[in-house]
Amino acid sequence: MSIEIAGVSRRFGDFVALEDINLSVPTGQLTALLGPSGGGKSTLLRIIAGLENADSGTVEIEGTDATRLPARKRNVGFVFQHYAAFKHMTVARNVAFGLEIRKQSKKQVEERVREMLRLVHLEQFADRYPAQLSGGQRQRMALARALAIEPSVLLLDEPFGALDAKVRKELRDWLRRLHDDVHVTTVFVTHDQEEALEVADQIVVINQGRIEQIGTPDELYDQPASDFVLSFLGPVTTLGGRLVRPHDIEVTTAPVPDAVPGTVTRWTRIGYEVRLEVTPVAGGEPILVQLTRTEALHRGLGEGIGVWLRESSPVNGSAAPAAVLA
Ligand SMILES: Nc1ncnc2c1ncn2[C@@H]1O[C@H](COP(=O)(O)OP(=O)(O)OP(=O)(O)O)[C@@H](O)[C@H]1O
Repeated sequence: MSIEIAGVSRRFGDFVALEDINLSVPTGQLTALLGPSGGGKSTLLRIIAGLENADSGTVEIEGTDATRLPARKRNVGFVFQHYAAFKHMTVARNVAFGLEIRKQSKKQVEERVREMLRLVHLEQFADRYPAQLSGGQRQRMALARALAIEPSVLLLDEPFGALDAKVRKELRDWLRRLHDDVHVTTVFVTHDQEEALEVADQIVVINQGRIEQIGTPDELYDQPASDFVLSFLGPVTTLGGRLVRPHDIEVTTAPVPDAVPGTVTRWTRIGYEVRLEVTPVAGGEPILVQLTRTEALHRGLGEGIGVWLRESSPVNGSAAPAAVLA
């Protein structure tokens, strides 16, 4: 394990930001700290980096007790949401900064900078100034600078948080590919479940200063440990008193055993997807259902149509068995 966190707690006055956190971060993997705002993700990352102290507990990095080591002695690379570049220095000099203060030869520094800029696809921008880069390019420069010192761990705090959705998505794919190339143990903070599910090897769900669940994206999605994890990983709705995912609901237009009868009261199409609101015959909150447009048309669904809903069995996934299709 690259990072071992044991019994870490942190208070700010009376407020408990982290309580008894125990976590192992595997070497060479990409681990996401995922959770709602204020849950304690950044505080935990800052404690790993040495930018914040824990009130109790220990942090081990690469087998060394780092609990009392200052940040500069931990050999970690750090990238924040709003990266503070040196505005008066070129991109190349920004990347070189951490190497120069480590007293490497000029030639070594130049070679390493070139290698890093190649890695983040910014070779042609070496002589520009940060203000002449786009937001996404600036974050890539920040990553190059963090990686230049060959850190044992790379810590990223919402590194793409300030960028627009399209650039975020591009950088997310790019980060995954970069990680597959360099395999540096990486911990990144995000409140975006899609980002975590898409990029991470391991996800740690943090809420109100505690770990709710640790697992692979598949484990979390398929076996959420709590209603909180289930609802944090995507939309949910209540069917027959249980929380379920709207796309795990089977819709039929003829009665089936154990199904909840209702009427389609709203139909919204978003691209290939159709979202239905079904008001139960027995009353209560509308139930949300997601299905593909093809499925919805095939079943003749539309506003005002009577339907029966039940949770699709995990074996069948969201596909209803042919026998119950109307
Ligand atoms: N220096 C501080 N002094 C007082 N309270 C703090 C301090 N730093 C963090 N907190 C509080 O601790 C809690 C956890 O903050 P933290 O930044 O770790 O959350 P987060 O999960 O990273 O949230 P976000 O996604 O909004 O950044 C918050 O309620 C925050 O207000």
